[in-house]
Amino acid sequence: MYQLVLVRHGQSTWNKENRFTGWKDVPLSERGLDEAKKAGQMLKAKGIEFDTVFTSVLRRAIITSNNILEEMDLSWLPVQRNYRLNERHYGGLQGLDKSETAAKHGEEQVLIWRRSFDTPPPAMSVDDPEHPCNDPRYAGLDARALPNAESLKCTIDRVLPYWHDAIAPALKAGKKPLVVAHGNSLRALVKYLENYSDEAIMGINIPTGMPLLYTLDENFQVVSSEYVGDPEEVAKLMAEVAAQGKAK
Ligand SMILES: O=C(O)[C@@H](CO)OP(=O)(O)O
Repeated sequence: MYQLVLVRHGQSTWNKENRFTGWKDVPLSERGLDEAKKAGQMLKAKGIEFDTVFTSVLRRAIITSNNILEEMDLSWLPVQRNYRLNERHYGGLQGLDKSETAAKHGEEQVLIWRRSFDTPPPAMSVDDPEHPCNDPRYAGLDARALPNAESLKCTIDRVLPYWHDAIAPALKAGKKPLVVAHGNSLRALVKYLENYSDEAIMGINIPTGMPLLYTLDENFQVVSSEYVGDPEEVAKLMAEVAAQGKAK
């Protein structure tokens, strides 16, 4: 049996402001920092152990993992950061207010952009200073691999090679990994692990700062999955994420 823990970063400043975030490298809000610390405390209280860590290259995931590890006296663990765990790239929507976008384009359109399986949001221009090709952290990558916008399907295509090349081999080698990533990069992994249909994954919202504990069998089939945390709080945070696309 394998133990796998997935954590979405704590609330970011743009989550708080209800803005589409994607690859924009925003910090945690005060609440988000608190959520990260609580996640570490909950994992420690439950006796969960880690010996390796995977995060994205975005600070909201990095700072969340640092705080979880700090609370667990595990700051010394090796951490691998990879852009493949980044949030889904939100293209031309990045920075826009989700409720204002719903008021302008309709809640149904925003739901399609946020949760459909294969409809990408409008693309970001390569001339945009915010485009990843202008960001030094992606300088080592083939520019053609850098997205202008991603659907969940595109995100799965980006995330899964990292699962197969790094996370699954770590599990097979007997490691207990902590994976700290993002709402949609984790939905990509959860869809794969749980074998959710393209329709079923539309209804899945991952709460901030709530560890999701999987037990997998030797073929990586899910034996059990549970959020470590108060179920009422988990449900409240999931509903909060779902409601972000409503017009006010
Ligand atoms: O804005 C984003 O990048 C994501 C996660 O915060 O939002 P959503 O839940 O709307 O896909």
